[in-house]
Amino acid sequence: MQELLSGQNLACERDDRLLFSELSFSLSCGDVLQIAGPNGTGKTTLLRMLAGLLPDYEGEICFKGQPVLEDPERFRENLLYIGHHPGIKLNLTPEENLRWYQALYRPASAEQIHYALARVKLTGYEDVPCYTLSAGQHRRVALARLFLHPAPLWILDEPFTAIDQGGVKEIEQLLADHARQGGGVILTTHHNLSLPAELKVITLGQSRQQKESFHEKDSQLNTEQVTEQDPFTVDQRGEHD
Ligand SMILES: Nc1ncnc2c1ncn2[C@@H]1O[C@H](COP(=O)(O)OP(=O)(O)OP(=O)(O)O)[C@@H](O)[C@H]1O
Repeated sequence: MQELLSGQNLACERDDRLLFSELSFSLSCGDVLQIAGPNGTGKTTLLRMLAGLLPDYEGEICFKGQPVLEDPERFRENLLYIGHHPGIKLNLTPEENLRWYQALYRPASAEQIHYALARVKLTGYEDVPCYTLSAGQHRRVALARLFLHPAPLWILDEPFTAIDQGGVKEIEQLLADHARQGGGVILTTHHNLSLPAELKVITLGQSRQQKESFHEKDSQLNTEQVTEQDPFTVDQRGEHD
């Protein structure tokens, strides 16, 4: 399978605290990669780094073999990033939010937007202000972009937050379908993923011993091609074992 995204010897410090270092991985078409680990270990930071939103890091990130810094425009065209917060404007309706998002990337027709909102179960809510919607519905507005942006690479930070059980199952299926069709997904979640596709995992903030026992417990996980050389545990003071 063709390689979509790779990271080589990635390292990141925040406020003089080392979050991770010597982190390397390879994501191929068809892969789903979960970034796991306890709160504060750098999962969101890593995703933002991979999405090109955090320029201050060490190492190299390549998209289809080309360093993303050489052609950031090409990389952005191939990426759909949905962050930790829904990132919607509360005074706008779901339809207006999506029209605004799409105008930045790939303008969508009203029909396409209504289809996307229907897929996330927001039919009937297209034209109400988002401040009248629930937290889970806010997240659904953000996730509707998955049906509008045909990017091969999806980077999703906590996509299941506030989503009900049925919705979680549907999104899991959507991720698996995207991978089966040749896309790639990198996500963080504290949710216990149940995917028909194989899952790769990078665990941040765990000692080697902890990390190995985690993977033994989840023996279905395929960690091939994922290496966090010299893994360590970060504590609140930023020291490591
Ligand atoms: N803008 C920032 N400036 C300084 N430090 C930051 C900044 N953003 C995050 N950090 C620090 O980096 C560390 C990692 O944060 P990050 O949000 O990546 O963790 P996380 O693993 O995603 O956590 P969680 O599971 O709670 O979402 C935290 O200690 C946080 O305080």
